[in-house]
Amino acid sequence: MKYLVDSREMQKYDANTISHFKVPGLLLMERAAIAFVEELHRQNVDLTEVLIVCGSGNNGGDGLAIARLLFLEGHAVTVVYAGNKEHCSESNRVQQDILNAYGISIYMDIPEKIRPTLVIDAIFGVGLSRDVTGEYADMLCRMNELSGEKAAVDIASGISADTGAILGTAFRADLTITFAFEKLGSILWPGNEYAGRIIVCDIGITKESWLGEPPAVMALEEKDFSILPKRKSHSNKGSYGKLLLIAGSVNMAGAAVLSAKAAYATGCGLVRVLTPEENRAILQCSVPEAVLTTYDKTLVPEEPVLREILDWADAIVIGPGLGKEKTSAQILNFVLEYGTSHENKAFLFDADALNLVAEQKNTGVQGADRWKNFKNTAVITPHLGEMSRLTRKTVGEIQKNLLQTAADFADENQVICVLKDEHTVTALPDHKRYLNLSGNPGMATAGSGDVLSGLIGALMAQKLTSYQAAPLGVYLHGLAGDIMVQTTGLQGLTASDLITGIKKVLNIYTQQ
Ligand SMILES: NC(=O)C1=CN([C@@H]2O[C@H](COP(=O)(O)OP(=O)(O)OC[C@H]3O[C@@H](n4cnc5c(N)ncnc54)[C@H](O)[C@@H]3O)[C@@H](O)[C@H]2O)[C@@H](O)CC1
Ligand SMILES: Nc1ncnc2c1ncn2[C@@H]1O[C@H](COP(=O)(O)OP(=O)(O)O)[C@@H](O)[C@H]1O
Ligand SMILES: [K+]
Repeated sequence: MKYLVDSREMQKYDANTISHFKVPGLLLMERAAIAFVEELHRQNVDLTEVLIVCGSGNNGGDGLAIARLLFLEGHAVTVVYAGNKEHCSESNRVQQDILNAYGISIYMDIPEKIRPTLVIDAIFGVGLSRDVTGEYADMLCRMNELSGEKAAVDIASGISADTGAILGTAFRADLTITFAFEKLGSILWPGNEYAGRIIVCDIGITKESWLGEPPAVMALEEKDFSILPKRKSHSNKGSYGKLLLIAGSVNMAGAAVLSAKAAYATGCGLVRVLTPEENRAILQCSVPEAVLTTYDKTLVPEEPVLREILDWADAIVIGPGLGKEKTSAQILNFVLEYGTSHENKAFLFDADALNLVAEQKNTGVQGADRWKNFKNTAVITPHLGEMSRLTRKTVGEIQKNLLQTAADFADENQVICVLKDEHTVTALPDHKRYLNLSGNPGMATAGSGDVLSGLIGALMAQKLTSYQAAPLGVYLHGLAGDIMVQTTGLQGLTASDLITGIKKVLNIYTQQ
């Protein structure tokens, strides 16, 4: 598990290290500067002509210390100060004094004819608190236009460490060398487009500095696959869970096929699909392993039939390609009602199930979101459009506040909210949040969400809790894309490839 921090958390952990553990701030700054310079060497950055622009806070202090270390190594370094030298942090003042003592000039503007091989941005770090305007904005624009590689100290100046938003203007880095923990703003869009490659350096601010208050946002890593269900030699199909997939409508059989295949690829013992009769032939040809229960598209299945198949299942996924017909809505309502009194079943709502709930909620239908009353916390997997319908916020608003939107929805609805995007957020109603770091733009292709719902459903059927299955499923789904893209390329990656990818990833990580 990795932890990602926002500005408040990072500043608190800095302060805890200094005040609680008595580590001098200047020592941390020196470690940051040494780590930064060492990383430049490791990355083979061309240090022939370095320009470094420093602000008046501790990010600028880091920059001044970096300038000194590079100067002492014999590199040509031009130091520029952005801001008022007098109104600076204490450590920044000390670093200015050291530079003065070494006779290193500090300029107040970027020299006209400079052609740097490296531009280092140390104007703002996690202390950026408002929009960048005026001289600072001009300086950042000019830095972006200069020749040479661009490296940011801790985070690209102008990017909000909390949301990744561009506050006015921002430095566009090729490389960000960050300290202690990755900053959320360097990962969330659009901040990630300004960060370049991110390297995290240890400077002695560790988990100890949390003083019992860990960061709210986590990211899974390969070692977190240790909880994946393993195959036992003494077992049968009943040992690996039963998944009911309520999916597909007329002309939308593919969603059910992809979801069912993904569930089998994830190791589910038995998958039953409830779908309109028209999909029988295609499903039986495409996924012969699946058991079918079909219904007349104009008639809801009899209540005892619905009850029986729901009773049969360990986990229920409803929504992929479901359509928004009256029958679909009636089946959904039955499932929502059933869920309120069956705590031993796991539920996932996706795609049209979410659109139907949103429609009903927005037209004032009482109990449209009965998942609030489920004893076993339900999972929902909206993409941005579905989330927009559920929350009545615009896609733009949601994108600006991806983490917060998912977290608020999870809290208010007592569901696990998997808000799908480039970096999918999984927000749990116990205030934990995961930001997914696997996956690639090749996955922006029809059907990849259907694969995800089948995958998570299969993990839940195999008795991972919903709290475990949702973030782990998202991570596995992304890695399936990453493993396949190496051979398909970004354009060629399809949802069907993801199913092969799931098998490959599981083959690697469940053998260890
Ligand atoms: N002692 C510590 O706490 C450590 C801090 N470190 C560095 O210090 C950084 C954080 O330092 P600070 O908390 O001093 O904050 P920053 O150096 O990021 O920026 C704060 C300064 O910028 C000003 N400012 C903020 N937004 C502005 C805007 N839009 N326009 C103009 N001025 C603006 C503030 O008034 C303040 O003077 C980290 O990112 C990291 O690089 C590291 O040296 C490690 C140790
Ligand atoms: N640029 C991207 N980078 C990483 N993952 C992506 C990207 N675009 C989409 N995805 C992933 O692909 C899936 C798309 O889901 P969805 O939009 O529901 O697809 P569909 O409705 O076609 O099945 C989500 O899991 C999402 O996180
Ligand atoms: K910076």
